[in-house]
Amino acid sequence: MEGVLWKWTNYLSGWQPRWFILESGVLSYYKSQEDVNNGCKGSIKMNACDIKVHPTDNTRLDLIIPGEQHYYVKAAQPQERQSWLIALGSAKAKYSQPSAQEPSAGIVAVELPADIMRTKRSELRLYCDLLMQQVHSVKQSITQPAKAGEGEGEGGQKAVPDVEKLNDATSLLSATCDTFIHTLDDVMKLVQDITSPTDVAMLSPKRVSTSTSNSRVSISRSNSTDKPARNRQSSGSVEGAHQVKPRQRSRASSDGSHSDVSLSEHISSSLPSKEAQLAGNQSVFSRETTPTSNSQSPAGKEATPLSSSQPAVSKMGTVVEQRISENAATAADKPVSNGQNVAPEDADGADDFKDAIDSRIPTFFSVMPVSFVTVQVLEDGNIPVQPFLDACRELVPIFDKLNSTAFAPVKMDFSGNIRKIQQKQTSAIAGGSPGYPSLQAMVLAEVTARQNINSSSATVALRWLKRGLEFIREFLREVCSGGPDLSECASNAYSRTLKNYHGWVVRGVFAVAVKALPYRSEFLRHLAEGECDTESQHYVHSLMNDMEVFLKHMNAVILVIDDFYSHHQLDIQEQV
Ligand SMILES: CCCCCCCCCCCCC/C=C/[C@@H](O)[C@H](CO[C@@H]1O[C@H](CO)[C@@H](O)[C@H](O)[C@H]1O)NC(=O)CCCCCCCCCCCCCCCCC
Repeated sequence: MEGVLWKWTNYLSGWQPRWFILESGVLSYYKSQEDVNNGCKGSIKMNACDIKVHPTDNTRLDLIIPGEQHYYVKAAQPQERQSWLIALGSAKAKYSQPSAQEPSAGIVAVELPADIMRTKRSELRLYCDLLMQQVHSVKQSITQPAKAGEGEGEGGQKAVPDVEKLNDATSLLSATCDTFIHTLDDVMKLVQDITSPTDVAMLSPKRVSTSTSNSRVSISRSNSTDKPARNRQSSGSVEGAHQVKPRQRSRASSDGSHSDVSLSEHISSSLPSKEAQLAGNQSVFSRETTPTSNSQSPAGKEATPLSSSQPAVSKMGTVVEQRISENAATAADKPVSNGQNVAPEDADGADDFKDAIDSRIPTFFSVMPVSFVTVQVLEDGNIPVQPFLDACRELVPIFDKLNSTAFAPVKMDFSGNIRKIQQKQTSAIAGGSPGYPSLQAMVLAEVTARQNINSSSATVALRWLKRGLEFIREFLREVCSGGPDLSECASNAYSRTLKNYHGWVVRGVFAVAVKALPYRSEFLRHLAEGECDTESQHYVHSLMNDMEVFLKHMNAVILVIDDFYSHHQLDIQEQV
């Protein structure tokens, strides 16, 4: 995990922003993110320090190395502090076990129950402090009126609690309870082991399993899937609604040459018949290019017009073509209530949103200036860096539309990975090269230079960005299929994607985010662009159609990256 925290320096400079990176149980901090390559200003081994939450400041946490140094840091939001606490707590737990140490030659570290108990106890102490503070926040949000000065109303009515603050405080409380219960589960298992020891259990290094038991303590929410709308739209007719003309979507490639095709159209239309593909076993990967002084720049590299493209004959192409045609079939067969079918697969992605420009209602998807529809495949079948990053960046405003600080760590992580890849490309260009022609070239350049493993690498950033995009794809598929409860849509999507890479500690962050999700109707309302009746069938079907088109093109891009990572065995099944 990484991000900005304010560190207490001294009484002269006070709190100063620093860039923190938690990696392999060591928390390092730098003057700024740009300064990372100039070396850290300090570092703390998590297994050597205690973590304390500040009794009254819910953004602050203290890292105390007993008998030595105290580090005081603050996050921008309580939710961010929560994410750091969870990440630091799990790193401390993970790297405090002897088995996590590098075993010296031939000697396997054996964890003694006392070691584990000590670690579990410090974790429980941390979560207790956190719980006390969060209960305090809940109490404050109830007793302190929503607006300053709004004490007793006329006639002595009760002050109105701050619902927003209450929601945030309770969602944090529920996640901390979850984490607390998990830790208790671990302690119970340890006690069981100790009271009914078996030779293997006593000696096995991995004695305490991080249980994924469902014994959860959570603050239940009303069962209805529709909260009272916070700001109900007028139920006026669509005709009366003010139609916002969506911005024309840029069709020219970055060098202003003629408009290109989107990835999904290119692959599905340019691949030869199945027989030809089976005959040709040349992989697109064999023609990788890495940035050299004379390699073409992305700007100067003409995307291949559909007609003259060499078919990207590969297993990957077949797989992608197969999946896209399945998508297209599903989408095309699905009649849209206003009698229009989904626009058929066309020569480029523009017509996919054709209706959005003519009669459709503008939505978050149809007004995107760039999106995965405009990610144009290069002649080697790879994905150009900048269009991909621009398309990912277009998703970031959705976090603000979800309107809760519970998504702060998610947004920070998602944006951070975009930034890492962007920084790699910008540095390459600043170094005099035209930049990496594709994501694949950037990753392979790191593999060649053996720089693809550390957490600041583009390889790792793109791996996690892909996983985030996979989550979004699955979530949107759930929404498109009409899932009435967004929490369930998100949980189903999470189970199929990110959950496989998360330990139960990071799953706590997910638990917080899911509880902060709006209701379906509110979420769909957030995806409207301009004034319209977001409860009308016309709007919902316009939105679903745009969402399906967006999904088709996004999926095509994800498949190419996924196949590339699989082909090069770069999709490490780690857990954070
Ligand atoms: C529908 C909304 C539900 C919100 C929940 C989304 C899922 C959140 C899951 C919890 C993530 C917690 C925060 C981050 C965790 C990180 O620890 C983890 C690993 O980070 C990586 O660590 C590497 C070092 O080991 C480092 O090098 C790398 O840079 C770093 O990334 N990160 C992840 O697990 C990735 C999380 C990505 C989450 C993206 C999900 C985006 C959710 C979008 C919200 C709604 C979208 C719907 C509408 C879209 C319309 C276009």
